[in-house]
Amino acid sequence: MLAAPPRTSALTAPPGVGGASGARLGGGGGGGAGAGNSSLAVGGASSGSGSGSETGGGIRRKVALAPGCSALDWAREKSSGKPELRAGLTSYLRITPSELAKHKSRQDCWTCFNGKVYNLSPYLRFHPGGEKELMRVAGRDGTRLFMLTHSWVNIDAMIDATMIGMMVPEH
Ligand code: HEM
Repeated sequence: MLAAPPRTSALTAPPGVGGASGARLGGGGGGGAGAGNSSLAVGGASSGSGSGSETGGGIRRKVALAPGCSALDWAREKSSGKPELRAGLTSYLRITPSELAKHKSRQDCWTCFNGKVYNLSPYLRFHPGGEKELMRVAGRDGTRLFMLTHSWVNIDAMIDATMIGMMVPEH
C-alpha cells in the first residue's frame, strides 16, 4: 500500500530521452522550465510545476491545442492536398542552408529534418508540444532537437505532405 507506484513512463521512454529533453528544452514551451533537468528521468517525480503537462509526466510539456487542431484534424488536413501544405510549390527544391535561413517566420517557416526540407507553417498549430517549441527550428536544421525531444515520433508519417525539397551544400 505504501510502496511507490511503478514509474512506467521511465520504463517505456526510449533510452536517453528523459535527461536530454529536460536539459535541452528547459524554459521552452511555457512549461515548468527545466526544473530538475538532467537529474529527472522522463515521468519521474511529479514535483515540478506540472503546468502545461497533460500527461502526468514531470517534464513533459504538451500544450492544450485549439479546437480543430487535434492529431485527427491534422491527419485530415495533410491528406487534403491543399497547395499551401507545400507552400504552393509543385516540384521539389534544392535548398541551401542560407536559403533555408530566410524562411523563419510563422507564416513562412521552413526546417530540415534528416536532409529533407519541410514547410512547417501549416503544422504549427497542430504540434502537441506547441508552436513556440516548433519555432525553435525555424529556418534551420531541426534534426538534433527533434531527436532529443521525441525520437519515437515518425517525422515522415506526420509531415510528409509538407515536404518541399532536399538540403544541398552552399554553392
Ligand atoms: C515537425 C516536426 C515535429 C513533429 C511531427 C512533432 C510531433 C510531436 C508529437 C506527435 C508530439 C506528442 C508526443 C507524444 O505524445 O509522445 C510532440 C510533442 C512535443 N514536441 Fe514535437 N514534433 C516536431 C518537432 C518538434 C521540435 C523540433 C521540438 C523542439 C524544438 C519539439 C518539441 C516537442 C515537445 C516539447 C513536446 C511535448 C513534450 C512531450 O510530449 O514529450 N517538437 N511533438
